[in-house]
Amino acid sequence: MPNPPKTRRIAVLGFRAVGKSSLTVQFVENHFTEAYYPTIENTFTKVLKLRGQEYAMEIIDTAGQDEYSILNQKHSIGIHGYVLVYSITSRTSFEMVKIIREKILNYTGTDWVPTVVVGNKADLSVQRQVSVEDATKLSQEWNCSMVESSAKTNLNIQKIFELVLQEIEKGSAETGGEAKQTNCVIL
Ligand SMILES: Nc1nc2c(ncn2[C@@H]2O[C@H](COP(=O)(O)OP(=O)(O)OP(=O)(O)O)[C@@H](O)[C@H]2O)c(=O)[nH]1
Repeated sequence: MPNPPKTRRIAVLGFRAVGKSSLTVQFVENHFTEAYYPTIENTFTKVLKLRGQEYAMEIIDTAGQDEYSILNQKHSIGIHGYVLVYSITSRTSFEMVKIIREKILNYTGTDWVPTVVVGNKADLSVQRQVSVEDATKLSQEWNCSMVESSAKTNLNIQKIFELVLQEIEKGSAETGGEAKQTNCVIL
């Protein structure tokens, strides 16, 4: 008998216009659009099979964050894993990933959450402002995964979501069983 699907809630966070919606839509619906429509919030679902296990993924595509945005509690309570997106063409968006992670850790009162750092717009390498080395260093510091992607060319898009599921499993292995839910809020 196959295992029943595991439900996993994933939040996609990052600065404005880094491609959060584009990579989510490419993953779920397999298309890309050049047009830019700022997101308020959208939830997508997709079932992904990884190493014989089915995962029912609920993906929350959030509004672009800046340093003044307040982390919505919907983006930390009941979330199993985080996709933190920057654009390789924007140093500002890379710095924003650090601020967002800090907010998540403050909010959840933990020192680690399952995370994938994503350098999107890898097709625009002539405009690169963030090196692979800098992003790799950051992900090693955070003990999390990192990948460069392009929603436009569909480079590593499925990989992002496989990695976040693996990070969640890593977290649940540490806690010995079910995925660690980041629902412990210190007031
Ligand atoms: N060249 C290139 N353009 C991209 C890529 N991903 C997204 N874009 C473009 O970047 C712009 C912003 O993309 P969105 O997916 O709306 O970005 P977002 O992060 O969801 O934006 P907010 O909703 O404002 O936070 C759009 O014009 C996209 O077509 C990519 O991988 N390569």
